[in-house]
Amino acid sequence: MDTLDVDLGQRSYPIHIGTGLLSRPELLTSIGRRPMRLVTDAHVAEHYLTPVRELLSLDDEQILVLPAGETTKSMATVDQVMDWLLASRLPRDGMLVALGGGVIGDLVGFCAAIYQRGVDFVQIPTTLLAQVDSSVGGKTGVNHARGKNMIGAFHQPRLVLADTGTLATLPQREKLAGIAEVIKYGMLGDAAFFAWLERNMSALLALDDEAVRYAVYRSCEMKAEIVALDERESVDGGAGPRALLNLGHTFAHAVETYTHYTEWLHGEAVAVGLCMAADLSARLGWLAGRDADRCIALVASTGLPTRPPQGMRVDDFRTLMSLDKKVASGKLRLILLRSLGDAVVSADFDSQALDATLRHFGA
Ligand SMILES: NC(=O)c1ccc[n+]([C@@H]2O[C@H](COP(=O)([O-])OP(=O)(O)OC[C@H]3O[C@@H](n4cnc5c(N)ncnc54)[C@H](O)[C@@H]3O)[C@@H](O)[C@H]2O)c1
Ligand SMILES: O=C(O)C(=O)C[C@@H](O)[C@H](O)[C@H](O)COP(=O)(O)O
Ligand SMILES: [Zn+2]
Repeated sequence: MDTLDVDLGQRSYPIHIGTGLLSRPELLTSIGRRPMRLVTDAHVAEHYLTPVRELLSLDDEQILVLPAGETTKSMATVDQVMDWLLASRLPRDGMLVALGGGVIGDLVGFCAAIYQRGVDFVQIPTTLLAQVDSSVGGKTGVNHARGKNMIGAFHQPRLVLADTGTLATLPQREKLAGIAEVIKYGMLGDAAFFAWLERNMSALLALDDEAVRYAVYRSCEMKAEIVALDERESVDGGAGPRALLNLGHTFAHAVETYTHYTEWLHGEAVAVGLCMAADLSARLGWLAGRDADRCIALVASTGLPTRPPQGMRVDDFRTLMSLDKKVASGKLRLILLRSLGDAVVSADFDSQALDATLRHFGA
């Protein structure tokens, strides 16, 4: 097992990564014995509720199983969870546990942030995407019909337990969705990791133990470092280190909102967003054309999409991108690449180049 720390002073917490962690109760001793409630989804419950119920010594009344899928990440579900927590009288010194992918992690984290003005929570991520990204860093929240992740709060977990053995049951499409965020880390901050991904993608796709462990570890290491520098994406007025984790996401969120959070997985939309960000960076003359090609080729080599949904028009992108949370003083800010492994937040790009990218990818 590997352990990384997210260094946030009093709010610091460990990320445990390895196989067989769901049967190691000693990893949870730091959170103490206290009233607990666990929230998961129906797919995850089928595979992992039994071991986790045993791990945490939970009764049925302490467990809520929600429908799986992105539409569960909504204010309607928050209301349902609040009602359940109040009815079951979880006290303020209690603890919520999120068992599942990013949908459950973001939703439960947000519920923990607002229930009685904040209770502790633990992340037990079971998708690749959640293990490399969403379970770490404390961005929690839900979607709104008008925009992705538009309602939320920063609320750090007390502990992350990433059992990479759970990935064995992950459907192929979900595995690929997680790989998109892994590619993001290489593109934004580590050219050597990007090259490692080029060499080891088939091992990663085959869920080779060593490859998965390294990909999860390196992704969490990069995210933990960035979060420690800029916990609330507030450094430099939102143009600091944490914004870099949004590489490709302005395009991705437009795709997800356009498709009403039903057809496209977050990771699939991120894959397209990464390709669009690479294309734009090359059009601006910042990223070498051959490196933009490498980014798009790596995404394509996995089977992830490299183009937006059919019928999504340039104007759909423009309208939805203008709602992005990184817009400041009415100006769109994008994460772009100066070179492979070197991302920058910029509002200072030629808008004609963005138009050309949108025309190249849009309908
Ligand atoms: N907070 C953050 O920093 C952050 C970062 C990245 C993404 N996100 C959010 O994460 C969400 C996407 O998360 P996701 O990709 O994990 O999707 P998800 O939570 O919907 O999980 C994907 C699917 O896999 C199933 N599943 C989960 N674990 C499984 C397992 N081990 N075996 C079999 N099936 C399993 C789930 O039931 C679901 O059907 C999006 O809402 C995105 O916005 C948040
Ligand atoms: O942790 C972050 O910071 C990220 O931006 C990680 C992203 O992968 C993730 O999709 C996040 O939820 C996006 O946040 P948002 O602030 O753009 O809604
Ligand atoms: Zn993301």
